[in-house]
Amino acid sequence: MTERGDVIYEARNLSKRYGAVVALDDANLKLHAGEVVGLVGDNGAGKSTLVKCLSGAHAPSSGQLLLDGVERSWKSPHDAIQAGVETLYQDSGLAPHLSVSANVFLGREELKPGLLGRMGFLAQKSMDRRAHEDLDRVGIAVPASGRSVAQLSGGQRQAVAIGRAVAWASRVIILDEPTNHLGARQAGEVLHVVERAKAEGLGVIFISHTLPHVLQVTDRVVVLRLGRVVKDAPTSEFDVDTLLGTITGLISD
Ligand SMILES: Nc1ncnc2c1ncn2[C@@H]1O[C@H](COP(=O)(O)OP(=O)(O)OP(=O)(O)O)[C@@H](O)[C@H]1O
Repeated sequence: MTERGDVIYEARNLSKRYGAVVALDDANLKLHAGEVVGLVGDNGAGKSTLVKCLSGAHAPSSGQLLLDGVERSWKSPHDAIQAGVETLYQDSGLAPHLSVSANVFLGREELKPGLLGRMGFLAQKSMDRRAHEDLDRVGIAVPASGRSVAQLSGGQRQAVAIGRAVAWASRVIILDEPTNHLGARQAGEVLHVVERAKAEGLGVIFISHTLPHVLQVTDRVVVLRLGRVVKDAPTSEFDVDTLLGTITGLISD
């Protein structure tokens, strides 16, 4: 059983090359239970590359990933998800024509035991109820889980996507630009969900270009520049200006 403050997920000397491009260069990152780590950097700094390695979408060229101290090598994102590492990408991956609850369970639909054993059918009522409970648990009030996602506002849609990811994550949740394109109130709701995830003891990696959001919700900030981790420090050591200076290199490491 992991205690709050234990290292849950760790990247050791992680590098990723795409042909001649070194997108990630010997990066180290530690994530503790109940901690939110901000991952920031300019365009092309290597954030997405690191996220893809952490989420199982790409295999690192070298280095190690350790979940609960055990070295892991993901064969696919599904592999990482099975181990409790959920990732929410910028395009949230919701199916707009499906209902909220169908989206919460997308790819992991509950099957009712059918007469023919394996030939189950979707347990709709129980899915609706559980979707509602899961979203409620992470602080998201969606009017009706039977409503289709296309009928929700952009902010509500993002809230459902993040709620789904938080509800399913058991160890780690990686949020790539979760407040992008959201208004102030909706962004506030998303940040609130991040706080709920943290309170539940998950480790959260929060990637964003919106520095005030990073400063508001994270405990620690990791700054990437040209594929390298140039700073890893408590959030309390930064304000918007010093963080921006560190990202751009105007403030030396
Ligand atoms: N599939 C790929 N093939 C070749 N080069 C790539 C590939 N993916 C990323 N890169 C390169 O790796 C470097 C890091 O890119 P990455 O997308 O990780 O940066 P980022 O910090 O996420 O940027 P942004 O904030 O713009 O999304 C860049 O130079 C990019 O051009």
